[in-house]
Amino acid sequence: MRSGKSVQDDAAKTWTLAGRSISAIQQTAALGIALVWHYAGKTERRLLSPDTPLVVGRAVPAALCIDDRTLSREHARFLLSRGRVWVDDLGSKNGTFLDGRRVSRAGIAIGDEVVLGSVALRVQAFGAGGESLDLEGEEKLLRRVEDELTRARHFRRPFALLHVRMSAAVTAEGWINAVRACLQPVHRVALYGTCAAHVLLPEAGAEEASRTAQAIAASFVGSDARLLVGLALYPDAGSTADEVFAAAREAARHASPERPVACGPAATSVLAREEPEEGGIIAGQQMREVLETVRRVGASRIPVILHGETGTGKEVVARMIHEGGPRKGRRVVRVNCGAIPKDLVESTLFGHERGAFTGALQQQKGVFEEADGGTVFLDEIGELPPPAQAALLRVLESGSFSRVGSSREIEVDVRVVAATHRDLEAMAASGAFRADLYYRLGGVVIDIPPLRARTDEIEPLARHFLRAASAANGRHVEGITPEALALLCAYAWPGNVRELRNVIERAVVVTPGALVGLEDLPPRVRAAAARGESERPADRGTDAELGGAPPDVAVFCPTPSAPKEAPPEGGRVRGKVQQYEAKLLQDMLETAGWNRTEAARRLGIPVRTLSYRMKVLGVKRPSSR
Ligand SMILES: Nc1ncnc2c1ncn2[C@@H]1O[C@H](COP(=O)(O)OP(=O)(O)OP(=O)(O)O)[C@@H](O)[C@H]1O
Repeated sequence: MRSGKSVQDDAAKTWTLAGRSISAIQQTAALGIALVWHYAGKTERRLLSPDTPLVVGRAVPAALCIDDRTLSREHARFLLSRGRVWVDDLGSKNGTFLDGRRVSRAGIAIGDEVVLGSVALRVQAFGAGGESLDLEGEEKLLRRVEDELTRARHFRRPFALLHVRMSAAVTAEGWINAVRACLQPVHRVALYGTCAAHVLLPEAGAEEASRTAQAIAASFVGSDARLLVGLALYPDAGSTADEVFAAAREAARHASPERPVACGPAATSVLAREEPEEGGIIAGQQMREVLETVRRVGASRIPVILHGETGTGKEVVARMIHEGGPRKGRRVVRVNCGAIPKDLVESTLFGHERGAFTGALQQQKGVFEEADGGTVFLDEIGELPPPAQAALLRVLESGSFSRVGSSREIEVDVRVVAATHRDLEAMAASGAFRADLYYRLGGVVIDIPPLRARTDEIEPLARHFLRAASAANGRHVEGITPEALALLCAYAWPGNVRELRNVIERAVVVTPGALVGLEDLPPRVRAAAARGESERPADRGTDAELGGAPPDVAVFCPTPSAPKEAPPEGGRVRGKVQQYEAKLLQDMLETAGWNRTEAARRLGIPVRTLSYRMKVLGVKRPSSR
């Protein structure tokens, strides 16, 4: 619990996010921010004073001298300012490195390490009593979550991720200390901006994670601000780090002072009922074609398979199909076929009677019964175990099923939409998935391209996420600088739209200004773009700051609306993007000796999509022209 002091005591020290012109880290938790380094067998530290530069070098006049030959006399300057630690290389001989990249100026997060010559200095946070708060850099926590996922998958063990945030855009000193006090050394914490944090609980199951989350929520209670906690549990929360982070953040959004702990999605969840859902953005040519198909299939009952990489928007499209048809207003029940323990798949889908198996303490309806009159969204269908595949086929053929432990036939009227990132067709051909089920489910197969193949959508999607995150966090972030936007467009987005959303939401929380700049993007995005892992799209001009007039964007709302006509500028930009895409396909095909299967593999898209785009864009093998 927060000790002694009242919120009034702290009134002079509270600060608002909207007007944060002062040192955010310093205000956050009476934190001491220090440089910590290990040299000649000793670990030392030096506190950074806000807005007071500290020059590190080998000898005076550097204020902090480390007698190492790889350091220049005055090697680098550190400054704690506007809620960040900044490092400037002072023209050193051996360089200043962040994440293995030589930098002349960079912002450093708490927990991050900077290397001067061959001396590593870590930025660390210390509590009022001088104790290390053991905070990690966000990237390091991300890597830990990835490691946890691998371990959890391999050994079938649980883990949890918490997203902790302040309920109001006001914070007071002490909350990070309060959170740390609820945790054990094995738990890892990264500050996410200055009014939110992520907490990784390795090996924690539902009960332990919920206990810890409740303790955190109760650890800091002010009159108008308190801690809210979103809890994401593996495997329900998803199978990639991006999904787990998004689930925890989404859960935190649903927490409130009255209900300060909220859980992320369960393996099954109701996506839509009467209330309208947040619309999806359809802005690019390729997604307009997807939207056309969605409109065509929406009115019918034909089963649909959505195929695309993780985070491309399959669930968003599933909802569009549901909302675009006569079942609109009824339930969409989603089930993540990959997140249900094998022995429970059938009871999850079809329900069970009391006593049907150990632990079946009461009768329970399954997903198909819950969705009667609406849509069942079978996510990760490729992970469905063979016995459940057989049972699902029976339902699709007969329209009826029976609960586990009962022989009574139940009839339901549901539409089935399935999604997968796997090549189901190939799985069916090799026998890894029932071919008869594949053909039953795939009345129509819709390919959702990865974000890197629809770069024309990056800007409008980023704009959309920026607006939503600004509103949700009580921030007034108005746009993105052209440099940061160029970087977003150059990045390859392995986690697709979900990753873009995570990156923008993070940037909105951490930026001290009104525009998201380069420094507000995670190091991995900056580093990948700097390494040139993806080419930039055509020149986007200088008026590309988000917050201006939207380009060619259609917002799919529950009430279908026709896409807006492209304004002339939108057309020009689209033309450039198509040129860029055509060149990308041509280059990749050249590299692959015009072997389409190989080129598609390298691009990360199905061969069918590659062939289609080649046709649309007029990409042909030179000799056949
Ligand atoms: N067109 C879009 N407009 C707005 N938001 C989108 C769009 N596409 C995806 N998103 C957002 O990106 C995130 C991932 O989308 P979604 O869950 O639909 O992807 P998915 O392909 O189903 O992922 P997975 O395969 O991992 O389940 C969600 O937060 C979603 O709201």
